[in-house]
Amino acid sequence: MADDQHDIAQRWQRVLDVLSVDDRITAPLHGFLGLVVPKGVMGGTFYLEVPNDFTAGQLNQRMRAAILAALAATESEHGAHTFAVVVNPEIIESELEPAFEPTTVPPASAGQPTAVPGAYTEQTANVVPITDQVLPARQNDTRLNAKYSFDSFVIGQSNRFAHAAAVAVAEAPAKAYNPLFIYGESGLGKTHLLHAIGHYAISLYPGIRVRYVSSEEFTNDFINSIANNRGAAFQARYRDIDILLIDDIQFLQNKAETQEAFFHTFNTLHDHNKQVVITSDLPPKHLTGFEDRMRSRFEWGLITDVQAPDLETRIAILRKKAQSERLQIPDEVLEFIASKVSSNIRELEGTLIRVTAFASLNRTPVDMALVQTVLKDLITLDDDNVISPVDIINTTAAYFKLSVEDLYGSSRSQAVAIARQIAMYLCRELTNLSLPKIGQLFGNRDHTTVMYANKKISDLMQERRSIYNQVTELTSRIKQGNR
Ligand SMILES: Nc1ncnc2c1ncn2[C@@H]1O[C@H](COP(=O)(O)OP(=O)(O)OP(=O)(O)O)[C@@H](O)[C@H]1O
Repeated sequence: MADDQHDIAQRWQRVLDVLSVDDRITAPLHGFLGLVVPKGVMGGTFYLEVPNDFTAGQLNQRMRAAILAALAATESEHGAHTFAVVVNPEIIESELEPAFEPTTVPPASAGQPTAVPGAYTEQTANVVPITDQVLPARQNDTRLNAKYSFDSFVIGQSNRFAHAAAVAVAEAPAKAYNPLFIYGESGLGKTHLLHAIGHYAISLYPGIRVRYVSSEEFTNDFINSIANNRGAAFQARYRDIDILLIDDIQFLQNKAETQEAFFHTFNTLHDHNKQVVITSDLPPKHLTGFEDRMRSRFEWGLITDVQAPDLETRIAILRKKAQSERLQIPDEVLEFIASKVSSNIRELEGTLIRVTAFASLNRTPVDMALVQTVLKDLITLDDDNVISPVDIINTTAAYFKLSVEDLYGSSRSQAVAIARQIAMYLCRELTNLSLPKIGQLFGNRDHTTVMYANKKISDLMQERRSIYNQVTELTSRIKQGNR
């Protein structure tokens, strides 16, 4: 099966190579091709998975002739002569990363920073040759989000040390600090740093095995492995790696058996000189519900925190975000937003999305008058006024005249699905809950479903006035109810 997947990836790559020199495929169309995950060939049909209907439409309509021609050119008479597109909104982003090249592992010294000459020599020797068997699993298993890189991370007083430690760990895994423990309140960039370590390490040491996991996923994975008698596969997944990035460790509080599994994983990795990076909302010594031996291990390496960013850093974060989304926003507007939303970067980004959505719906430039109108509706709460997901779900259900069960349930009717996605979006923006936790709340859905809902609603807010209005109206009702 693994061989098949590798073979399929290579066959699809040959099709892409032909398409890359086809004049009919313009730059935006190449963008859509980048969203395709090739799944397999059956009965002469190449099955392709894409994340949404729009991309499916682009493939089926605008690119059909070119793709068929490319298939004819690359797949001989026994291969695929046609293709079928399947929409799967839950494609995870790491699946969409460029195909991993099995032959690109360079000599240990090539392309490495001089600060860490040959740091990965023996380890890379251990992981190569990269066999076909491990390749597809590896490619999907890093679970890294392309958005969260060091390039997109703004350094300020509040996170300078954590950033420097993260870079050092990526440059010299298991040599600088092991474990690296990063703590801080919600929405201050811990997850971003974890992913950035993964990306940077992979760019420095092609072939290095990185795995990002939230503690909730680790727990679920552990429980499933027991239920399905697949303990060996679980161990392999978490121990045959070079860097383990584990997010929100506080979630393991009071889960004795999962902690035990993590304890062994940690020891194995540490003993074999593999890097572990951990994030948490509290420093090790304040983490209750953990055994002392666990807490003391967290203190073996380096402990660093991330704090709430100061005004300058908040402005810089907004500026970077605006640049990466190619938005033209005057400095005074960025400064105004940064002065109004101070504690949480996720909420800061959410506010920018709303401002640009409002401008794009009204086809007006973003200026001070506009930003004041938009922010008027966004009452900011004191730190003591914490919004609970129950408030969000109840208010959303009432607003759409649905029952709470509808939002938790599995109905796929358009109206219920959108209401559910809006509720997920608001849970993400207005609470401290992680993606897996929100997924759990909504009838045990996967965290990728929440990620998808989040992206879909932020996109729809720019395109459909009704959605923008609903999200704005709901936010103010939820916040009013909390005052
Ligand atoms: N310094 C920064 N520069 C640019 N973007 C940032 C920075 N810090 C945080 N962000 C952005 O803010 C959002 C929230 O950050 P992130 O998810 O990493 O927070 P977190 O500390 O892991 O929160 P939680 O504990 O809730 O998981 C992300 O979109 C992230 O990209």
